[in-house]
Amino acid sequence: MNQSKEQRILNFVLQNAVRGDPRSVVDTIDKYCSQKEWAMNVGNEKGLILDKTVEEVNPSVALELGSYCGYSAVRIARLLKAGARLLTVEFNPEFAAIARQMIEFAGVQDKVKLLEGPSQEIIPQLKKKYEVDTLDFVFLDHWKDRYTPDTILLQECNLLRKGSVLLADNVIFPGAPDFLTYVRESPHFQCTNYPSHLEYMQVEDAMEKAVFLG
Ligand SMILES: C[C@H](C[C@H]1O[C@@H](n2cnc3c(N)ncnc32)[C@H](O)[C@@H]1O)NC(=O)c1cc(-c2ccc(F)cc2)cc(O)c1O
Ligand SMILES: [Mg+2]
Repeated sequence: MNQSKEQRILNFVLQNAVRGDPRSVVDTIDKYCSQKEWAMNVGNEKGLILDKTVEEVNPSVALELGSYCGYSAVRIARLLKAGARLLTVEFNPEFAAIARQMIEFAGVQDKVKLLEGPSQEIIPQLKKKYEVDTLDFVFLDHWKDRYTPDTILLQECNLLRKGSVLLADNVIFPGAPDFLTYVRESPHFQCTNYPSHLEYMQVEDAMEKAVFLG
């Protein structure tokens, strides 16, 4: 049974990156996906926007929706202060298994907890089962038509506090038009758009930051 693309990406990292070095894992995935096989990691151009936002927020508790191979989980975790943690949600079992190995190889497993399942089921469990009070930072990178319902669900579950920062990938391509309308028209969010490009391509894309105002 031939390997999946995601398994090939992981194998390339295991053979070419430096164990315990998150930066080398991120750079090695980018090398593979720009030279050999395209994959839907956030990539380095949008990754720099992600880095700046994480550094600005300096979250104690962060949530990622859509782990895929673990690229952005490793990218976020490497910037977290001591004691801070990232919860990352992935519902595809094969991708979750790849992401766990990627996180482990990068040496950030003490900061990252991968929760396997659909975001709409996991989000309501965060307070009781995962001991979350409120979220300081949320990276939305899962199905683009889940961004809006999950943003509403986060509010309904009282997981956002004044100043919580949402950062959404792909708001131009593949696009999340309903999410843009929702956060930009809501009096509860202050939005900023960051034009960029689709990972590893010259296609226009953007990230949207939405700060919860309470
Ligand atoms: C959705 C995926 C990312 C992952 O999200 C998990 N997922 C989903 N829904 C849920 C849930 N409800 N709960 C938990 N996990 C969940 C999934 O299994 C994938 O692993 N991301 C994308 O589809 C994506 C696609 C493109 C893209 C760009 C150009 C093209 F021509 C084609 C595709 C670019 C990107 O930058 C993406 O991010
Ligand atoms: Mg994305």
